Amino acid sequence: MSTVWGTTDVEAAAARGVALHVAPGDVVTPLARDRAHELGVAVTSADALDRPPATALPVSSGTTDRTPGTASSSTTAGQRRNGSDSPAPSPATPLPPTSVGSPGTGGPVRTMRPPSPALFRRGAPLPAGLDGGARRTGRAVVIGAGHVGMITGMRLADADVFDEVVLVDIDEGRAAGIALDLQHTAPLSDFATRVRGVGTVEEAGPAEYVVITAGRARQPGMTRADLVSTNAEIVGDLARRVAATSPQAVIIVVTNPLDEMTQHAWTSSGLPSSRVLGMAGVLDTARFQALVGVESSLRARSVDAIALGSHGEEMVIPLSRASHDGSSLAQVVPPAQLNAVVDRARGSGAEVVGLLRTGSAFMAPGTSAARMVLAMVRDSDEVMSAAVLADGSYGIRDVYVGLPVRLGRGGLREIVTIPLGPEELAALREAGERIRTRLGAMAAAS
Ligand SMILES: NC(=O)c1ccc[n+]([C@@H]2O[C@H](COP(=O)([O-])OP(=O)(O)OC[C@H]3O[C@@H](n4cnc5c(N)ncnc54)[C@H](O)[C@@H]3O)[C@@H](O)[C@H]2O)c1
Ligand SMILES: O=C(O)C[C@H](O)C(=O)O
Repeated sequence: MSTVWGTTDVEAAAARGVALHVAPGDVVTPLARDRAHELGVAVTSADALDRPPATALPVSSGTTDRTPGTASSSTTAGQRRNGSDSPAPSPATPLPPTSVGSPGTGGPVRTMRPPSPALFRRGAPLPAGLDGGARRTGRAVVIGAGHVGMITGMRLADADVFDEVVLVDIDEGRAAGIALDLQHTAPLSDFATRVRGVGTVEEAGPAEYVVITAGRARQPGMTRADLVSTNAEIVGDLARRVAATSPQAVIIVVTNPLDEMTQHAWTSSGLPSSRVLGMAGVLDTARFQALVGVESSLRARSVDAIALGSHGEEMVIPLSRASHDGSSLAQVVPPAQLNAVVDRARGSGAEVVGLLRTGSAFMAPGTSAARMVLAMVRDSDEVMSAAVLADGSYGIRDVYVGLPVRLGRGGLREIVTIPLGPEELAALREAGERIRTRLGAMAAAS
């Protein structure tokens, strides 16, 4: 006969400082699992697969391989790579305990704790002064505590959704200093996330989301492509180490040249393509929206648009899809002005580099990278642009390129097919081909 294990069993195990051993076929209630995670009680079973739920990311099933011409409105992301199943990922490693009382990370039982989500769901009264609504879980790691990494880390900490945000930089002092400085903003921004700064991926520990911003930024007179050899070495090494440390993680690449570095991180990591994504489209879309706002009386956020293709010359902003308040944007903003805004958005990275005179943009890029992570951790259903491995949708296959996607907790949920005009579609396909060519040159040079 199977046993049902509840929260009182978990709390008793916590009080005794032991794991909860369950037999095969036993039932551990969802509330008990939550409570086990909060109290750091390991739930062990004969097959050793029972673990606290919050560190086990669901990974979408399906395949990235699709036959052109069979497109429906969306396709499911998957774990298959180059036509064959990638090795089954090992179960997520629970986060090691952190310092006292960090909720959900296995600290000792204390009398004053943030309210348990399990108890909260059961309607238990909340201690006065404690934050009853937030549910923080897991760890996000940002590699590269430079300009972009710093802003990404700040946005992730501010969101107050992770137990811990860890900054990693080869310059360990920089990572530690920025982490401490950021932690000091906790009362100002009202977050309970712990922030840590370390020198290596391994010291950061297993994470659900890893943002790679490490690498060189361009200077005036350089193209993003000029960064390729230096950054490929850095990104390849980091991607391999991330996969070893966090086999369940979703990697979000920011380092330039973006499309090539994302594909490189995918091949180097060996992770399923659904868990290696590139950030550029969110930024390029935001730039277009912001610049339309500057050029017109429209509020930037009310402009509905999406930037696809490459993060560079082959950026495609389909004006046939751009709208405001249900009307085509071309009816609200004169087409010549709109075309000028598209060109300016495409060149915005270089425009900022020229103004800064040292380094490149970081406010909007860091915010955009965090936006992708937050869309995943919150399981938001919004459609956004990300560099993903094309699966035949839009007639593009087996190359990373900016496409409309839905993201979920486990990474890419689906590539969304939106109707494009013939020229827009051709430009998107051309972007895919140009990126493929550059990847070929990169492989030949290595
Ligand atoms: N995808 C995009 O839209 C986008 C936007 C902005 C910047 N970027 C790119 O992001 C990258 C970072 O830009 P930035 O402005 O933050 O540069 P930055 O120089 O301010 O920061 C880079 C950081 O990476 C660290 N680093 C280098 N090698 C490392 C390693 N092996 N391990 C850990 N840390 C390492 C450096 O010490 C530095 O602190 C650049 O390649 C830039 O071109 C991309
Ligand atoms: O332009 C750069 O070099 C950095 C980044 O890609 C950007 O678009 O700001």
